[in-house]
Amino acid sequence: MESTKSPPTTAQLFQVFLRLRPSSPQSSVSETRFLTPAPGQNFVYVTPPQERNRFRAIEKFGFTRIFDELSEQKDVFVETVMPLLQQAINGRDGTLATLGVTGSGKTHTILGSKDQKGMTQMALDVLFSSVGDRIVDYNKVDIMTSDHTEAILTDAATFHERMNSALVKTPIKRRILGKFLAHKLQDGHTSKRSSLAHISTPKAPDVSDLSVDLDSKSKYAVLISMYELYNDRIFDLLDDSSINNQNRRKALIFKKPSTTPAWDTSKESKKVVSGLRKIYAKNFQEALQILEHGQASRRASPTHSNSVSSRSHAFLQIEVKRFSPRGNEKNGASLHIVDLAGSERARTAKTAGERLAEAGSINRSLMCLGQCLQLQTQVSDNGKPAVVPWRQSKLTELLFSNSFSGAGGGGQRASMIVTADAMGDFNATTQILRYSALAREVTVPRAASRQISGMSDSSAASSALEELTALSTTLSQDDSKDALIARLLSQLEETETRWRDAEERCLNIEQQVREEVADEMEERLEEVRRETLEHFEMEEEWREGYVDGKLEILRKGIEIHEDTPPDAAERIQELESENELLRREVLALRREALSRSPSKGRSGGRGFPSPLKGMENLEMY
Ligand SMILES: Nc1ncnc2c1ncn2[C@@H]1O[C@H](COP(=O)(O)OP(=O)(O)OP(=O)(O)O)[C@@H](O)[C@H]1O
Repeated sequence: MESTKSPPTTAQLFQVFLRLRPSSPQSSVSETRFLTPAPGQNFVYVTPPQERNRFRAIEKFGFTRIFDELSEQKDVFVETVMPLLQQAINGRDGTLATLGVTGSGKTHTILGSKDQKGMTQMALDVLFSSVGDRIVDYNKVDIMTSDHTEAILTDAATFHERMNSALVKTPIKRRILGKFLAHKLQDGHTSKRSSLAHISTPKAPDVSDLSVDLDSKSKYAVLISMYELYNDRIFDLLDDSSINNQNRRKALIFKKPSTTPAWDTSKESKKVVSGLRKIYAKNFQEALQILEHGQASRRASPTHSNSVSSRSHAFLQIEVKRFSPRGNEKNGASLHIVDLAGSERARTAKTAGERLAEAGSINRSLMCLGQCLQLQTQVSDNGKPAVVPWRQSKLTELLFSNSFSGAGGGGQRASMIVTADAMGDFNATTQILRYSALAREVTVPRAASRQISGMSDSSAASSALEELTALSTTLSQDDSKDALIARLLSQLEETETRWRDAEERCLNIEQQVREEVADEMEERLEEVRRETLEHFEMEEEWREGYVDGKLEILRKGIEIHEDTPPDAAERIQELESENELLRREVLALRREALSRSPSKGRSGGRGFPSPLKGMENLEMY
């Protein structure tokens, strides 16, 4: 009855949660609901819209957990973020990311709304209320001794002052406002960038009952940094120097740092975004101000699908550092919160020009992410975990490199929240579920089978009726009433059996067709994946060859450059002996020419001037 994909056997990097957003007339694209969570289970059924029923099977997707439309922000936070926050306190990196179709609620989940805090605000709230007065004094500890040699470290007050003085100079330009601020503006909050600091954060949900466990003898420092991946380039969102002109922003590089903190004994150092601004915050309010400044710098534009659509992948890094009572740094780890831009169809989003190019870059990076997610649950032919091609795109490199390289003390653990609208774009949503789900089954539910086999029911019934009419005509002539009833009953029974057999056959055929279609689709998907992988591998090889070639050229250039210049005296001597040789040759030629010439000893005459004229005196030189 079912064609089942193998259950996950590899150690999964991402736990995958599904969050359904409440549908609204604005967000709804489909006429009927196509996503239905199985009550009390971690499965969701995807029923294709009615007109497509004949071609598609009903699919069942499994996740770590499903949050239905009634789930609150706090429910999602407790399940997904709290373990990662505790993990960061204990010295291990973690990542929380959201994935979904545009408008499905990623930013709402991560950053909340005017009434509700998002995962980010709740994480900061719980972190600072847990740390309380055990926060280190910025001026009394040497945070620079750690891996921040490549980062620009500032305290929140200085950062805030700089940002505000940069903002005061230029009146607000709405077109470069970030999504979060734009939401606030829509809600009538503020119209001046300079008043960013006064944006209030919703009190709900109350997370005062939540806390993380800290080491009783330690003190802590919290550093916040924010960057975005826009058109495959990394930009600092807390850079005050380019706040009034986004085109002047300098792209940053993701690389291994030149120094690592003394406490980091792992062989492989973590990759970091080099030259990033890291702001020290001492309390929740300061952290929120930093967050708002960063959000205001983020790329967001209205599209047809979402009035304030994120056009970049945004990364917020909350770095927790532990210090001994004497102020020596003990360890540190980060919680990365990532708001991924949504995949979208150009036709639906009605984008063009720059927006279309952005969408292309977004979709490409999300496709690579999809492949990585799909492969994290698969096992290759030799029984080993499948190779995850995370080097394919900058986004997957940022998300996965520190996990698969084993850097930072055995890699990081992460949670992915897949957001979906049960009445949104059927094709786009199903595609995301296919590659993000931890398990998938293709099923033919009973109800749907019956609905489809309705055709055979009615044709069987009508043929039975025809047969009965013919029988009754014959029987009425020569049989008694009882015999007639008995025969009719047996006839009915027989028809019923035939009808059941037909239904069974129909079901089998239908099941067979569905399985064949599903298998074919799987094969095709696998083929496309393989082709893409091959393509990327070839491209990688070509790039490596190209870089090697370039390096070779550079190396040669350096060699030539490094040749010691010949000694000047040596060179003069060389030239002099060359000169002497030439002079002798010329003299020999001259003598030879003179001896052969009929007008020996004359210089010219009336005809052409002798070619040897003037050579007689060469000996002088
Ligand atoms: N769970 C939810 N409860 C209430 N409203 C929601 C929920 N999810 C999303 N919304 C609303 O839907 C709209 C679009 O959501 P949001 O901006 O979060 O989408 P997105 O997935 O981030 O889109 P994009 O990828 O284009 O940035 C917002 O107005 C948001 O408030």
